[in-house]
Amino acid sequence: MLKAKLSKGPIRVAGTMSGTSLDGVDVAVLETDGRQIFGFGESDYRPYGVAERRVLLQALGQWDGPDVDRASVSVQVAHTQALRDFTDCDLVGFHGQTLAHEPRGRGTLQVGNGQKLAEALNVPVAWDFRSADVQMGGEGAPLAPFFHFACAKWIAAEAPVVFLNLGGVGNLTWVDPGKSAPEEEGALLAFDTGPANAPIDDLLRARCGVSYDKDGALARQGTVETGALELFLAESYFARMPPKSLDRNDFSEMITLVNELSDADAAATLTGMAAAAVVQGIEHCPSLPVQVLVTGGGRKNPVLMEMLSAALTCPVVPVEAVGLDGDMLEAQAFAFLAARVALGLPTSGPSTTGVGALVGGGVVSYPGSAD
Ligand SMILES: Nc1ncnc2c1ncn2[C@@H]1O[C@H](COP(=O)(O)OP(=O)(O)OP(=O)(O)O)[C@@H](O)[C@H]1O
Ligand SMILES: CC(=O)N[C@H]1[C@@H]2OC[C@@H](O2)[C@@H](O)[C@@H]1O[C@H](C)C(=O)O
Repeated sequence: MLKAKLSKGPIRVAGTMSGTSLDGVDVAVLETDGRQIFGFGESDYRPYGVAERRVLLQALGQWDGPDVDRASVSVQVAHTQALRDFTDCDLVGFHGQTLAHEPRGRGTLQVGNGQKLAEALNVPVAWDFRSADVQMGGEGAPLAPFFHFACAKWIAAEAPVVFLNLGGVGNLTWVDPGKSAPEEEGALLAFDTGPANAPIDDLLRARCGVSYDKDGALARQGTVETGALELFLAESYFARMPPKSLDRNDFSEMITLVNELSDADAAATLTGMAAAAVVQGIEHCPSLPVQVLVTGGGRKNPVLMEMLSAALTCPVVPVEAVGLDGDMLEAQAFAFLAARVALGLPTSGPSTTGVGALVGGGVVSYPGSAD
């Protein structure tokens, strides 16, 4: 029925994202037929409480066991609550929470059960977006690129643009809007650029007892320590050809590079590292974009944005400059991908995750179809 409805035109899909910052669940409605954006609907944010966040942090990096089970319950409860006012949608795209990501090792783990969510909401749920890609040899991330292609069409871009997501981890998508579909060769190049806000958040939490460097206020008072920055950039990850992806804590030891620095210099240096990782990433793109369109919480950090603008020769602007919503772009991406999963369309390919061929990841669970 869902497929039949989709074949006639756009449907209303509620996408969710619970990102590496572990701050909460974003929900956003997208009107789409899985190929194009027809419109953006309402959105909401359901923060994790202190205890829930502690449970998630405790489980981070684990693959199974009681901590993972507890995290899974928290994620399930939070999403059921977050989606309570969205049950009039035709479909839900449920990313879940990544606890561990090791594409060339043990795989990728997003907790939360789509079948249970479908039962609780009485709405079909597309979920488990990353496993198939990893099983076929891909990175399993990033997955927003096929949506970024649709965004580039929506904003009527005429030359290559980059969508840059500055979340806990940074990722970018270079898009050639001259191509007709994201599957087309040369349409996309995507990869994780490196750590973005996660190390800054970890530093502020450890040293100042706050969860992030609001408006870059602490970094603004400090100076980037170039020796530490150079050591960071010597990491082999930056020279590796994309596609490539990261786990939240893959660079967690970088905090030791700033151990001896004052709070302000440490914050400035970690912010400089986040910016430098992006600059390295842009060098891997097939051409210099006409604009870098920034989404995710990092776009609200003026120090990080100024560092990027100073280092890049093209304009660096928040996605709001082209009429998009930088707080909800990832949730909208999983709404878009959900529609593609329902239609059996690919959600990733060689230029976005390094997988050998186009892959349609994800499954759709329907209410009432549990074993
Ligand atoms: N005003 C601000 N000043 C500085 N930093 C900010 C501001 N607002 C948000 N941030 C940063 O953005 C982070 C949240 O970003 P976001 O919600 O995009 O992450 P996420 O979606 O969890 O991550 P990911 O995209 O890696 O999954 C916060 O943890 C904080 O570091
Ligand atoms: C494994 C995983 O959950 N990766 C996330 C994370 O957060 C940012 C970056 O690392 C990106 O690769 C991905 O999320 C976005 C939404 C993506 O898949 O496009």
